[in-house]
Amino acid sequence: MMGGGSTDDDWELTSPSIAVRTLVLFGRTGNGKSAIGNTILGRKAFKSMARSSGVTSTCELQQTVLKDQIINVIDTPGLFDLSVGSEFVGEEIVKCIDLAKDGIHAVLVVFSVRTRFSQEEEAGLHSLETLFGSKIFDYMIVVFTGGDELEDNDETLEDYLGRECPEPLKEILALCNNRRVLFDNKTKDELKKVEQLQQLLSLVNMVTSQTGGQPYTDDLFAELKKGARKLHDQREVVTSLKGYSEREILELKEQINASYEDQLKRITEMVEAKLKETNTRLEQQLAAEQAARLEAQEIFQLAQKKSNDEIRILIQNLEKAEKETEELRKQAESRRFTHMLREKLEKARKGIEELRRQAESILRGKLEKVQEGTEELRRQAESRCVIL
Ligand SMILES: Nc1nc2c(ncn2[C@@H]2O[C@H](COP(=O)(O)OP(=O)(O)OP(=O)(O)O)[C@@H](O)[C@H]2O)c(=O)[nH]1
Repeated sequence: MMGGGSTDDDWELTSPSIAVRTLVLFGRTGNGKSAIGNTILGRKAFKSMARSSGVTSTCELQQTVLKDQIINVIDTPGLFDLSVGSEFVGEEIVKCIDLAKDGIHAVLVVFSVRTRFSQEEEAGLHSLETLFGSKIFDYMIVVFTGGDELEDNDETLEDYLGRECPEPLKEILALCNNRRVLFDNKTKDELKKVEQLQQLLSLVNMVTSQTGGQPYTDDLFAELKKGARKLHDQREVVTSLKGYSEREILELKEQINASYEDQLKRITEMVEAKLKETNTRLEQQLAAEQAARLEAQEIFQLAQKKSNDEIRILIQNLEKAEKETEELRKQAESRRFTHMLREKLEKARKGIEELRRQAESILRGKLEKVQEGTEELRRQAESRCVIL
C-alpha cells in the first residue's frame, strides 16, 4: 500500500496510554533532515550522506521509545526542491499524512547554516501553508544543522542569524514564535547530543502546550484516518471470516486494499491540484519579480550609460582644460622671457648711457685741454707779434 511503512502495527501504536509525539522533517535535499532524524532517534535509522541528488526517496517513519514518551520521526524527501513536480510532492504529502495518522505534533523545518536560504525553500514553505493552512505555523520549529561549523568559526546561532537572515527566513521565524534550535549532527560528545535533543523536545512540549495538546490535523487527516480505520476493520473482518477459500480471502483483501488505494489516489489528486495552484501563483510571482528585475537592470544600464557619457564629456573637458593651461603656461613663460629681455635691455641701455656719460666727460676734458692749448698758442703768437 501507499504510505511506505504504515502497517497494522503502526495502527496499534495509536493507543493513548503513553504519550506519542509525531515529528515530521521538511526541508531541501541535503539540509540534513535524515541526519537530524538519526540524532533524535539516537541511531542510524535513516540514510544520511553527502550527495547532490536526494538520498531519501520517499517518506519514512521511524520510532524511538524514550523514558516517558514514544517519538515518531517522519523523514521526507526534498519536497522543497524545484526539480520535483507537484505530482510527486502530492503523493509524498499524502504518504506523510497517512504515516502520521493521529496528527503531527511538530513540523521540523530544516535549514543548513552551510547553505544559503533559497527562493525554492521560501516557495516550499508557501506550499505547506497552502496545503495545511496558516495553522501549520503553530506547530513549526525551525531546526538549523551544521552547529559544528558555526562552532569552528566561534559563532553562535544568534551571530549567524545576525549576519545571514534574509527577510523570508525572518518572517518564518516570527510566524513560528521564534522557535528555533541548532543541531550538530556530527558531534561525538554525548552531553551535547543529550542537550540538543532536550532543547528540541522542550520546544515540542511548548508547541503541545500552546496548541492545547492537540496535534495538527485537518480534513485530509480525518479522511485518511477514516479510510485507514475502515481498512483496519475490514482486514480484521476478512481475517476472521470462516468458510472461505484462501483464494477468496486473498481476493477480498486485494479489493479492500484497492479501495483504500483509490481513496489515497483521490486525496493525492486533491493535494496535487492545490499544489499546482500554488505553483502557478508562485511562477507568476517569480515572473513578475523577474520582469521587475529586468526593468531595474535596464534602468541601471541606462543610468550607467548616461554616467559613462558624462564621464567621457568630463574627461574631454579636462583634457581641453589641461591643453589651455599648458598654452597659458607657455605664454606666461614667453612673457617672463620678454620681461627678462626687457630688463636686460634696460640694463644694457643704462650701461650705454653710463658709457656715453663717461665718454662725454672724457671728451669734455680733452676738449678743454685742446682749448687751453689753443689759447696758449694764440697768446704766444700775439706776444711774438708785439716784439716784432
Ligand atoms: N558538518 C555537518 N554536516 C551535516 C550536519 N547535518 C547533516 N550533515 C551532512 O549533510 C549531508 C546531507 O545530510 P542528509 O541527512 O542526507 O540530508 P537530507 O536533508 O536528509 O537529504 P535527503 O535525504 O537527500 O533529502 C550529509 O553529508 C550529512 O553528513 C551537521 O550538523 N554538520
